[in-house]
Amino acid sequence: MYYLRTESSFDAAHFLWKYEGKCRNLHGHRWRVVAEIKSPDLKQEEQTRGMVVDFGDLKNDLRLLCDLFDHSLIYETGSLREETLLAFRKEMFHLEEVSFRPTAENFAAYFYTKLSDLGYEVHRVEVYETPNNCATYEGK
Ligand SMILES: Nc1nc2c(c(=O)[nH]1)N=C([C@H](O)[C@H](O)COP(=O)(O)OP(=O)(O)OP(=O)(O)O)CN2
Ligand SMILES: [Zn+2]
Repeated sequence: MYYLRTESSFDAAHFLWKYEGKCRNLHGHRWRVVAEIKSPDLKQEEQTRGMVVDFGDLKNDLRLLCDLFDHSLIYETGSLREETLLAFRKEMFHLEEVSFRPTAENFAAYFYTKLSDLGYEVHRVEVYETPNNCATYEGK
């Protein structure tokens, strides 16, 4: 089995809704997303011969997925009042609503699914919320 690994990152604000502790407050992270894909074979076509996929393609796809969240405020559906959202929108802030609690675990599963949807055979995705705290998702 061959494995390829690449990474990307984004800076964003979030908070954990209904969390008791400092993380209930709006705060920021530089989220680091490390993706690993796998394949038993290598490509035979001229351009990509000897590769699982071109690192350039994998890197660009992961970057585009991360760019969606870059310099945004990530919030879970239902976690902010309409008037708060309205005020943020009036300020033209970049808001990104997610249907899950924005934890490192959920983001690891999110990027795993997004890369799988693009056709990659994903082995695992790691998401670092801080240099020391990392969650991994490897699929079911
Ligand atoms: N299992 C998880 N636990 C926590 C998550 C998470 O995604 N998965 N997230 C948070 C918060 O987002 C928080 O920002 C992380 O805080 P903390 O662990 O305290 O990290 P810091 O390095 O910022 O804390 P220091 O006080 O500087 O050590 C909470 N838990
Ligand atoms: Zn946090």
